Amino acid sequence: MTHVLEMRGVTRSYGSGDAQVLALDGLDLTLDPGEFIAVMGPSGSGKSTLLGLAGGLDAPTDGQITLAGTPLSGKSRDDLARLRRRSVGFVFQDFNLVPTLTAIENVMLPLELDGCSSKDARAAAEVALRRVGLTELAERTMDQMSGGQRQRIAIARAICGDRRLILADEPTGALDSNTGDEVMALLRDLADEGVAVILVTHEARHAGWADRVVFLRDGRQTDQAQSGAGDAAATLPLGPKRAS
Ligand SMILES: Nc1ncnc2c1ncn2[C@@H]1O[C@H](COP(=O)(O)OP(=O)(O)OP(=O)(O)O)[C@@H](O)[C@H]1O
Repeated sequence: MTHVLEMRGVTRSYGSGDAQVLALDGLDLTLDPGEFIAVMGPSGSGKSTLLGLAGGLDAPTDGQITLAGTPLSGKSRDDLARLRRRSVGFVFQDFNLVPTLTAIENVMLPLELDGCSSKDARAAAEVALRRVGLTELAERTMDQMSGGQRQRIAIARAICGDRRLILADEPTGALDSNTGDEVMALLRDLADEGVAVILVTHEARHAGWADRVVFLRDGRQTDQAQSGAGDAAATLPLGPKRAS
């Protein structure tokens, strides 16, 4: 089986000499279809760096990254952008939706940017909206939606066009806890349907929805815990490793 994502010995440093920061230091990570992992660690431990590299937004200083079977090294900026639009969906704390567009227009946007016809993009967006349970809100603009609905729209955009990898950076940060749980349950459902998910979170409760939890500190993986949907908070060795 082709891994959705494979990272081998991935290092990302910033600056040089005494000012050098090792944001990631020799990380190995593989992710298969349908796998949901949570990444936890203190502020500055490399979580966002990991997501940026996994999605081809940033390039490693050393090591190899293979996304959907394609090695990222040596790819031009345009090729990377194309691969990213076809394979990866990002979900952010602040949703990153275009406020003046309707829900379905937001979901269609990445496909249209990729040269897809409006008709095909709309058909794919309708499928994605159905998967997140928001078909009936397709024609609403963002100011007519709750935070939870907006995040579901952002998730629909992330999977639209059959993209197989969701990279979610604190997607519940702007939501109340019930709405946050609903978003986690949706990510879990999508993983159970075969989408691979990497979730960066500070909350053990949310990491509990993942299959496994990767703990980072100073750019290195310090630990890994098996999890299980909804029950991991009880089993994770969080203690002192719990994020700040
Ligand atoms: N563009 C950059 N230039 C210089 N240093 C950077 C840059 N981006 C990140 N870093 C450094 O790399 C390290 C890892 O940063 P990163 O943002 O990945 O951590 P994080 O775990 O996501 O933190 P947080 O939980 O606060 O978002 C930090 O020391 C940070 O200061």
